[in-house]
Amino acid sequence: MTTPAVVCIGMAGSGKTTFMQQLNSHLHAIDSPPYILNLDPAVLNIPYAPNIDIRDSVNYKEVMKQYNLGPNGAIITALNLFATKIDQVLGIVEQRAKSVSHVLIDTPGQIECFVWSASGAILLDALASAMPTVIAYIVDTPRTTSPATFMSNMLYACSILYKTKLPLIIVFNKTDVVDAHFATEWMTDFESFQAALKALDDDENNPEGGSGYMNSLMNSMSLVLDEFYRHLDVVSVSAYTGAGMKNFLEAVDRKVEEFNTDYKAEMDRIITKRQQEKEAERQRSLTKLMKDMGIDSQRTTKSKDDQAQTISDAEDEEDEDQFADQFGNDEDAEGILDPDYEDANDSEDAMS
Ligand SMILES: Nc1nc2c(ncn2[C@@H]2O[C@H](COP(=O)(O)OP(=O)(O)OP(=O)(O)O)[C@@H](O)[C@H]2O)c(=O)[nH]1
Repeated sequence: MTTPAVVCIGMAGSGKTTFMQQLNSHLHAIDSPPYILNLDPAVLNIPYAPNIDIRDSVNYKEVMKQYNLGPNGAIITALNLFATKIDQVLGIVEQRAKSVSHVLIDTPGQIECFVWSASGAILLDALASAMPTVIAYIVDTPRTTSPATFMSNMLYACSILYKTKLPLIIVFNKTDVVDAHFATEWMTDFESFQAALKALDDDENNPEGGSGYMNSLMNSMSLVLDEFYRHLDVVSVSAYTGAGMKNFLEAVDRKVEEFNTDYKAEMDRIITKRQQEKEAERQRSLTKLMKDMGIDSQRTTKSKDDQAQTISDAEDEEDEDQFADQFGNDEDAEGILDPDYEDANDSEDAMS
C-alpha cells in the first residue's frame, strides 16, 4: 500500500492538534482528503473530525477511577486497551487508506506515554507494517530560541528516531510568531551554533550560560547532533496561518521514498516475525484443542517414516514439518505484548 501514514508527535502545547487541523483543511482544499486517527485519550476538544477516535472505545476518566491511576498512567492504560483492538483498527485503516491521500495520526502530548510504552510500539509497528509511516516531530519554535533548549529538543527528537526507527521530519511550528531561520541555520552550519553557544556563555547576565563542564558537554553534543541532522527533513510551518503545508507534504513524499528504500527491509523482518507469532499461536491453540478432544498426540507427531493414510494426512505432515522448521523453539514465538497489555485485556468495563 502506498498511502502514507503521518504520526504527529510533539511536546505538550507544541501545536500537534492545530497542525493536524490545518493539514486536514489543506488536504481537503487540494481535493485529497486524509483519514484521521486520534490516539490522545485525554484530549477534551478536537478542532477536526477524526475518523477513528480512541475516546470512542476507551473512557479515560473511567480508566483513572478503576485502576486508581494518575493522568499519565491512565493515558498508558488507555493506549494499552486500545492496542488490544489494533487488528480491527488496522483492518479498517487499510481499507479506507485506499481512497485517501494520507492517514494522519494525532498522539498525546506526553510523548513518553506513546513513544516509550509497549502499546505505542505495537501501534507504530502495526502501522508501519501496513503502510509507509513517517514521524512528524512538531517543535514549538518560539520556545526553542535558546541554544540549550534547542539542543534539548533536538536530543528528544533524536531519541524518538532511535526508538521508532522511522523516517522523521522536524516541523518547526508557530513560525508566525518566530521565524525558524535561526534553527535551520544551527542545523546546517555547525559554526553558527557554536557561536550562539559561545555568546550565551559570554553573557554573564544570562542564567542559561553554563559552567565549563556544561559548555564542553554541549559542544560534544552538538557534534553528535550534526550527524543526526543529516538524516532529517526540516520544514517551517505555521499551524495558525497554514504557511508551509505544501513544503511539509513534499517532505512527506521524500520520507516515504526513504521508508521504501531504507526502512522496508526492517519492517519486512517485523512482518515475518508477526506472522510467525500468529502461526505459533494458531498451532498452540490447535494442539490444545486436540488435547482437549482426547486425540492422540502421537498421531500429530508421528515420525517421517510413517506412511500417510490419506491425502489430508500427508498435507498435515507437510504443515507440521514447515512449522517445526520455523518454530523449533516455542519461546521464539512468544507474544509481543507486555503484561500490562494482558491485564488490560481482562478489563472490559473501561472499554465501551
Ligand atoms: N501563534 C501560533 N499559535 C499556535 C500555532 N499552533 C498552535 N498554536 C497554539 O498553541 C496552543 C497549543 O496548541 P495545540 O494544537 O493544542 O497543541 P498540542 O500539541 O496538540 O497540545 P497537547 O494536546 O496538549 O499536547 C494553542 O493555543 C494553539 O492555538 C501556530 O502555528 N501559531
